[in-house]
Amino acid sequence: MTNHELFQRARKLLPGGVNSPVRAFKSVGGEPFFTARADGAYLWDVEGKRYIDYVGSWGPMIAGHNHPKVREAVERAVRDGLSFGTPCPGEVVMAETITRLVPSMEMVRMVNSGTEATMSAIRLARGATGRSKIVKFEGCYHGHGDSFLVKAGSGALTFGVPTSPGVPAANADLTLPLPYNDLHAAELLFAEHGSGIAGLIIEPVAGNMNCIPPQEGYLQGLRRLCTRHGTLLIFDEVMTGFRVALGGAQALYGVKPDLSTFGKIIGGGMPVGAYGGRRELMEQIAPAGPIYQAGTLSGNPVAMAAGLAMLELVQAPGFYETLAARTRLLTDGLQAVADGEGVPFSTNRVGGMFGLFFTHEKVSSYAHATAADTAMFNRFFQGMLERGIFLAPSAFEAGFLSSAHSDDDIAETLDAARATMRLARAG
Ligand SMILES: Cc1ncc(COP(=O)(O)O)c(C=O)c1O
Ligand SMILES: N[C@H](C=O)CCC(=O)O
Repeated sequence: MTNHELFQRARKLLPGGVNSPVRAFKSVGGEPFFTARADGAYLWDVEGKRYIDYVGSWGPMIAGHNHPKVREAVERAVRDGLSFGTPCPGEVVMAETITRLVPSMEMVRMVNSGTEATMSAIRLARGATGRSKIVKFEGCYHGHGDSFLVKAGSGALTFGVPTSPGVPAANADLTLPLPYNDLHAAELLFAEHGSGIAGLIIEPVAGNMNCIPPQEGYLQGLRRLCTRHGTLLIFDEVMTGFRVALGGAQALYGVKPDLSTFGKIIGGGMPVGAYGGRRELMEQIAPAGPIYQAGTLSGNPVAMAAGLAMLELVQAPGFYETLAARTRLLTDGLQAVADGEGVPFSTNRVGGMFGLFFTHEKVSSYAHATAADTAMFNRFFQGMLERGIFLAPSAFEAGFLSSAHSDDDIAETLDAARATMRLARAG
């Protein structure tokens, strides 16, 4: 069966042929490939073509695909059963691990996806404060909950529907969007609405309008603002958690949120999310308190085993230093290739995540990111794909490295970029 044949079959039964929009290659053109297997830094499609993968299942695969330690942990767990519907030991170890590695997480609730984590976190923020409004940032994505599909990033931005039909106006009106990296705008908004804002949710490093780090002092400024107005600061670390540093972006930038959300890496490739934070807030979650949130498969034993094995791997000495150095090798190398070809290009990187932009500007805002040349990105994407390099199929998604990416993989990627960059510019 070829990629094309599978996509034809998929399109008959799955909307757009996929189960998550960003996979569909709709904005970059062409058809997605279907992965038959993955190992280390590589994917192989059903036709046997190998790709160096910079998507990493959209973040979780920080130690590379199919890592033997994760696979063995899953195999061991599966022998004892797939789901119990009772508490299991892995949930306790997971809570102990997360709270040890991320000190702001005094208590944790496990869920099944990043979307569930963020939806639950804002319910808690609303329940705990008795307020209704939430603040989010233009181009940030927090999953597909109604409150978040307002000026959202990721596929919503890629496909031109940042505010989705189907979100009731009454709901969208409670979401106040702000420009990312603009503290003054936040101060003005809080001056007007501060007493009604339950929570401010932010990707501490934006990764869903491509990768945009916070400017110096920005997250600290938001922390001060939230404290002053009695608003809960929520760091959505679904992408950045255990990605940009062992303790997440909050450790990297030294800012303590009231609540945080996690996903991706903590599931080791299984469907997992988590939210947590200050004890007196988390104790308001059912059954300890009145704010209801539940999940049939939450804390699933196989998912906990995968996540715990992954969290063990990232605690190896030097893990994040090596990952960051490799990411730098890649982005500096790509910049040199682009400069050599006279292509307008800039990059961002934090730890093991990076962004590529076809613009001369250093990208620090949504406006910069959306002003970059997406047609040039699309041509670059296609040229790289042809040469066996898989970048995220959108100009508005961050890229990810894993500890399995070798210097040789990066050299091969730069060779492909040398052959592609000029074609991308030529159009
Ligand atoms: C920052 C962020 N928050 C939340 C989500 C939602 O997670 P999920 O796709 O697991 O629902 C994502 C990714 O999709 C994300 O990148
Ligand atoms: N940008 C999204 C999450 O990080 C991509 C994953 C998805 O929505 O399928």
